[in-house]
Amino acid sequence: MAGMSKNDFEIINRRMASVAGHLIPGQILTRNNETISLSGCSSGIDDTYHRVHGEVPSHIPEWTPAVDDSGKPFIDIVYEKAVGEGIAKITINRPEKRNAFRPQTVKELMRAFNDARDDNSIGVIIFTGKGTKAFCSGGDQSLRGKQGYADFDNFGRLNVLDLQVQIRRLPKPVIAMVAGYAVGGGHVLHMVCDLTIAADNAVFGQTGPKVGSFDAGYGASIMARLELHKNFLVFVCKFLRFVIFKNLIVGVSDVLTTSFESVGPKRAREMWFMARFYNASEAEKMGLVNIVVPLEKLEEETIKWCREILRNSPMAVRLCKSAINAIDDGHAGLQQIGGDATLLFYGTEEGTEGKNAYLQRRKPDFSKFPRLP
Ligand SMILES: CC(C)(COP(=O)(O)OP(=O)(O)OC[C@H]1O[C@@H](n2cnc3c(N)ncnc32)[C@H](O)[C@@H]1OP(=O)(O)O)[C@@H](O)C(=O)NCCC(=O)NCCSC(=O)CCC(=O)c1ccccc1C(=O)O
Repeated sequence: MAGMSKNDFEIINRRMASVAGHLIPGQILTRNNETISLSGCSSGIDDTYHRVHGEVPSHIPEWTPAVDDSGKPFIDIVYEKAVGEGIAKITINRPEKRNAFRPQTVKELMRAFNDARDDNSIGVIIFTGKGTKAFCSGGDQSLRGKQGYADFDNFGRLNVLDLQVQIRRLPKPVIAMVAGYAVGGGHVLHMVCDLTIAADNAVFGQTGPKVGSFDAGYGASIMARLELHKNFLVFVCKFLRFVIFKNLIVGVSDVLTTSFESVGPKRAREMWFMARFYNASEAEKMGLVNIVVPLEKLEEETIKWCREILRNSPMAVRLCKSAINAIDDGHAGLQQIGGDATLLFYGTEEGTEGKNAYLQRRKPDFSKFPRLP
């Protein structure tokens, strides 16, 4: 561009790479079979934030078994917390059944998620399946009766729906860590999690129509709306770089090869009507998962994501979760984000003045609080 020196170009290039780096911080990613290594966004980035915070630690956490206050043992799941870190891990432990869930499994999962929600020291929850063959293969078909799934009780139930709602509304991030099959009701479970980190051996799909079942709730609606908006921002950065540098070859190919990851209604219909399976890279292209990593790196990468989230403001992260869900969740979404607003307000002097005035049987003095524009 006229009037700009080579140095100016380098500065702009560095700044744009840095902006892109903040969109996908500190990572060299495999996305859609291409390695995205935005200069300046690798973990060696030398900006103030990285100088202050340093690298995200990658050591293996020390896991300790966790219990809830019912005192009952867990049979179908393993519930653990990382010592000294805000991470809980909940694992379906029926590998011989490809981690299919029965009512007992769902009840235990709900107890563990409830405990992790109530534990102030926990900031992120990993949800996974035992072994490398399956995250979860859905409802245990051998226990399916006319009213749903029945194990020790005589009556059937469809209680996984309650678990889905619990994960969706849980005010902390839940990360699905998927190795092997995530199919049927197991596929729905990974979709309702906030993030999905997939191993390269992961397989995704709905099987319902093959076995006379379907999930017309979250299983249909959330799938149709899944997309990774983040890629759009990377696209904008690449496009700007093209506009500024007039690098036609790189610019045009960048623009053409940047995909907008989205399942959308058409793909959702395909997944449900055909009940096909998709490998990890296909799932990534569709925006079903956040990242695909080699199987042997799955837990390491997931822990890194947890630690990166845990560096950030818990309240900000909480509000981001409820804000992102709000529009799709209707009244329930508004209730969640509205509740967060009340929670924050209770911590203010203004909120406290109202309560104190009531308890002290006096008029509240709200005059000292600004009526902000
Ligand atoms: C997952 C597979 C593709 C894995 O294949 P493979 O590696 O070859 O292993 P297999 O030899 O098939 O399986 C090993 C072993 O596990 C048993 N098993 C696997 N999955 C299940 C299952 N879902 N239920 C019961 N048992 C299972 C299998 O029988 C073998 O046992 P052996 O004793 O060794 O023979 C493959 O296993 C597979 O396709 N599995 C079935 C996937 C499936 O169709 N799942 C059910 C979909 S429907 C569903 O999940 C209901 C969802 C639901 O719960 C729901 C929905 C909507 C409203 C409410 C509800 C609700 O609350 O219930």
